[in-house]
Amino acid sequence: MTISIWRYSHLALAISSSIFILLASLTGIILAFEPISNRVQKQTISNLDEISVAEITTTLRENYSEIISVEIDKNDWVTASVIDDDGNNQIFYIDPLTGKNIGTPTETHPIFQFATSLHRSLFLKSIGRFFVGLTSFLLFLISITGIFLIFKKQGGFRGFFKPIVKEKFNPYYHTLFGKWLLIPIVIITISGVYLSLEQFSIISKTKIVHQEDTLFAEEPVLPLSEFDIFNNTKLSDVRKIEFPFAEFPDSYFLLQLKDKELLINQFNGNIVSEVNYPFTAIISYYSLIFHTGQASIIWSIVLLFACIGILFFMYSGFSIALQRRKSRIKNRYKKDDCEYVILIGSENGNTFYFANALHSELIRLGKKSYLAELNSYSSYKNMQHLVVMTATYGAGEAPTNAKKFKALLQTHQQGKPFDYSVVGFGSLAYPDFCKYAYDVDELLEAHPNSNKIDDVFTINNQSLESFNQWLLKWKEKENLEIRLPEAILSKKKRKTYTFEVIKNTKANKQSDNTFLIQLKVTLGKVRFKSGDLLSITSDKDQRERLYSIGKWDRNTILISVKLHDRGYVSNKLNDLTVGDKLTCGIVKNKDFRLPKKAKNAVFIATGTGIGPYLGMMHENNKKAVLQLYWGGRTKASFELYKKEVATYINNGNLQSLHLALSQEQEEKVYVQHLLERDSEHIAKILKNKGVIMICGSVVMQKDVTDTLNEICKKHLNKPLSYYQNKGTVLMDCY
Ligand SMILES: Cc1cc2nc3c(=O)[nH]c(=O)nc-3n(C[C@H](O)[C@H](O)[C@H](O)COP(=O)(O)O)c2cc1C
Repeated sequence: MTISIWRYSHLALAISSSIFILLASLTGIILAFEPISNRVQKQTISNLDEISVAEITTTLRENYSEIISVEIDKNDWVTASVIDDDGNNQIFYIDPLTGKNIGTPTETHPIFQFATSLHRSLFLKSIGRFFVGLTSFLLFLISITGIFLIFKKQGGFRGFFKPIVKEKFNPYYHTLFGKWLLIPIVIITISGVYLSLEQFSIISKTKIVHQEDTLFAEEPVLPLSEFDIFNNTKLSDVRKIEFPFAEFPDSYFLLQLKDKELLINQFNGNIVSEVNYPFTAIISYYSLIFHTGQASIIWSIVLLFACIGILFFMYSGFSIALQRRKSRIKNRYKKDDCEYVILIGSENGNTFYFANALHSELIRLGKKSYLAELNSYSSYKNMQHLVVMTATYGAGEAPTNAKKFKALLQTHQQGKPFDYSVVGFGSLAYPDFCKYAYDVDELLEAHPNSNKIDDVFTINNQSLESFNQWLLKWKEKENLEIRLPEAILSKKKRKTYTFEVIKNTKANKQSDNTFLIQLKVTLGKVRFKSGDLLSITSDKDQRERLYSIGKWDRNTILISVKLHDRGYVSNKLNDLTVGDKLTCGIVKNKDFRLPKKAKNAVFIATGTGIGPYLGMMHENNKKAVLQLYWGGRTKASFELYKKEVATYINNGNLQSLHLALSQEQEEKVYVQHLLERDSEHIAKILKNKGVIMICGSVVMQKDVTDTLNEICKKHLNKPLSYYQNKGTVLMDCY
């Protein structure tokens, strides 16, 4: 699989530095607690912004006979070093307002000492320090390559600020947390590198040299409280005050501030010398503060999250890479010997899974099949059937391993005519659903030797069910006894329960060949909610069919089924009578449940998509405001649900019903037209944290999401994906 330079560098850097990053993050997590715990056990009882140097020096002079220095550390704790009456040097924390001794500095807790040594040098002295500095630099590079990957994924620089569409757990949170933690991680790494360079004297620690005045003024003698510089300087700006060691005119106060250092005449408070710290000293100071989280409890918490985040990035990053590795291609036959050629366009490897399934199934049937990426398109001497399976990325663009396909198609000729079909893998959350698959289809259509055997078949969110539907269509056209490979089927074995039929309305009583079945679990306990799926596996082809559940009560399920002429399972269900038994599984579908807190919800469905909503309306005891938009062909199509829905309207479980009956008037009306009509109302619901749920056919889903996207952009200035990510637009389409 082609790996872009950014991805390759991102992964290579991560692998090469993983152990060190792991150690640095683990110890970083421990060390983040040091400033937090320091801040919690407060040693400063006064606000340093409100106390001047004049006040503290005067107070100390009143309380102690000899003072050496006062230091304010990064936790804002004030320590005084004094000589007591017995001539002993004492160091203790003071309350800067009263000068009173409020505690003795204690040793750092051993766990922090241990973590600090491991974090700084891995207990390996200089060598360790070198590796730690290098790791910090590598982590910085990983973050930078990560930024480019996000740009690439989100379709450019501006995309960085756009919401990320929810995909699988690892890629989604890797990107999301990457965005959030990018700045803290860059700060940690740059400051870490700086501190290391300083350690190795690559950046020198600058010494401050004062140009002292040679004329020492001893007059007039002013009290400390009248020194201008002392009065104008607050303790919050001070790092250290050194008191003069003797009452000589060439002995000064040394005042170290955050940005400069001053020598102050001890008699009159005149500034004898003032030196701004060089830039490197300021950077050094802030590097330490930013790297260690001292000085701010909020920043220490951010650092803590950044370290935990790094651990998560390691886990999720490596699992994404492993997932991609699974997409390696193994071919048994040479490309020119194969009659079947499967070409793949994939960014994250999921499409490989499906392509491999088809490839192995063809091989099992004794066919010569060749698997390749679109970017390795070439001439295939014996190709008779071409299948292109491709995802779409960016704004409807080709995935990385398919970018060269267009050019290659012009370069490599196929000697013999060939049939082709294109399967598009995409997500309806994107406005350009499967666009690249359509582009490939167009390119192939223009090919002189090609023969298109079917329209592009699109698969939303890697739906196995849809893939199977395509497989069934394709195998008929190709006249092959193909079936879903064992590898896919065995993955799906699930726990089953026995249900008893307690009601079946039968399809022949309804114009659209749809029917409702109520099933009650007979043995054991099974938990389910409206919106979950009932799984029925056909004893004929071992394929699983899924039906959206409407929950009737703790043990009873309602499903709405469309009878397909040649549908084995739907016919079997239609034939069931009250008392018959059926074995089914339950598939939790947490992404399609009415949130408990929802006060407002709009249900959108066509045909049997109403199934889960019947349960949700039935259970609406808290009387949330529910509105149903349903699409069908005629009035008769709604007959099956009419009585039930009327009950909900009467008892207040449903507030309004909007029917789009396409064939009841000259001009076709579909659900999306009703949504367009009520666009302001729909936007208001979304704005007020209401929920929109869509259930039914994929075709309807596409039209409805297009319309909702327009509504969101027009009335809320946000794309629909924003609400999908917030979990207020939920879909379950098939
Ligand atoms: C950043 C990003 C952009 C995407 N853009 C589109 C798109 O424009 N149109 C679309 O139909 N699907 C889009 N998708 C969905 C993917 O095409 C879909 O998830 C596909 O199954 C992924 O296959 P792969 O893992 O083989 O790359 C996008 C997914 C991501 C993560």
